[in-house]
Amino acid sequence: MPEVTTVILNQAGINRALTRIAHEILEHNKGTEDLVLIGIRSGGDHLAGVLADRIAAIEGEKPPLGAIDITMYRDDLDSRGSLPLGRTEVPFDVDGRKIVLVDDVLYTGRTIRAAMDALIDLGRPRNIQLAVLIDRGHRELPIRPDYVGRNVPTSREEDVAVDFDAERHPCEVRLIKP
Ligand SMILES: O=P(O)(O)OC[C@H]1O[C@H](OP(=O)(O)OP(=O)(O)O)[C@H](O)[C@@H]1O
Ligand SMILES: O=c1cc[nH]c(=O)[nH]1
Repeated sequence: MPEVTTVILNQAGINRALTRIAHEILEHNKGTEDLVLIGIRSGGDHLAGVLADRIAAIEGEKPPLGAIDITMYRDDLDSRGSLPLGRTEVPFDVDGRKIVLVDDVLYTGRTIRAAMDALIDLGRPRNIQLAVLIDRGHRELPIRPDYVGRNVPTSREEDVAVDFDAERHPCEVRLIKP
């Protein structure tokens, strides 16, 4: 049977969700003081950039932006063999900062666990919050997002793909049924 792909969020829907999340982040943190955004490669880093621009448009101040690669912190390195390494770029001190960790899809939560370990190795943030465009459920760790674009109930057999355009803006979210 060929797989079936359904568009579950188009560009307009993604934009509305990201604008709402930007407002929620500002409301929860009472502005941008000590706020930083860190995206998880790959996908979360592009989303963090869009969110930072959205926050700047609303508040007049752009929070510092970083990106982390979680490869060396994965719990399945032994079984995965060699994996391509991405770059971690956090060009500021994380001590005492309010970090919004950003990713495109939240599934088992294992990527977020790895990202938190990577962050803690950089310093002692005041807190770590989590923003995701899609929460597809099936958590295997006690991790929950603070900001969610869309909750998408899925089966484990399905896949969720977030597509980005040439400017690295998210343009479509697809549910793929096998
Ligand atoms: O909650 P989890 O079960 O860890 O799954 C979520 C992660 O899976 C996807 O990344 P993927 O591993 O496909 O890497 P990519 O972002 O580089 O494509 C997605 O972008 C999240 O980062
Ligand atoms: O550490 C990790 C990260 C993502 N997926 C896993 O299975 N483990």
